Amino acid sequence: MATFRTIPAAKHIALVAHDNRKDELLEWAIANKGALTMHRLYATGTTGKILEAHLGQPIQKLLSGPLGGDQQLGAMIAERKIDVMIFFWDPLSAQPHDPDIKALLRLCVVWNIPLACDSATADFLFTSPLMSGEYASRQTDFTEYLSRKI
Ligand SMILES: O=C(CO)COP(=O)(O)O
Repeated sequence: MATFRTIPAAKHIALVAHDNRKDELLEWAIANKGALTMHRLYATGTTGKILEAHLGQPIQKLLSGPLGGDQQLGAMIAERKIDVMIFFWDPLSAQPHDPDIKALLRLCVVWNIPLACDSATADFLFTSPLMSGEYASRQTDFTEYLSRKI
């Protein structure tokens, strides 16, 4: 049975991009600069530095992805500290920290976090009326799962 978690209008948004897609994320973020100012932003190290310089909005920067930034974001998702994930991962190049990337994407699904991996999906997310208002997110309830384990 699902439970619901009310996510307030100002959301905690994580922004991450691999090197080959940083320009794409930057372009998207600049186009959505006004909307982003309504939210609290988090990012992996290098992505955060680039975005902060162009958006003029404070961004809480975690470690760089290959040094543990993806895992830090994964932990924040599990602690219900991230509401939305914008992750422009690179589908055409191998990454040294591939297990961390998979783990982060997996946790987004486990915790039912809206996840945009391209600008088209990010546009849909940001033009959704749910984005600018209160949103009752269906939250995964692990009670039954845990009771089956013991
Ligand atoms: O590697 C990343 C995500 O997997 C992104 O890390 P940076 O933002 O530090 O480049």
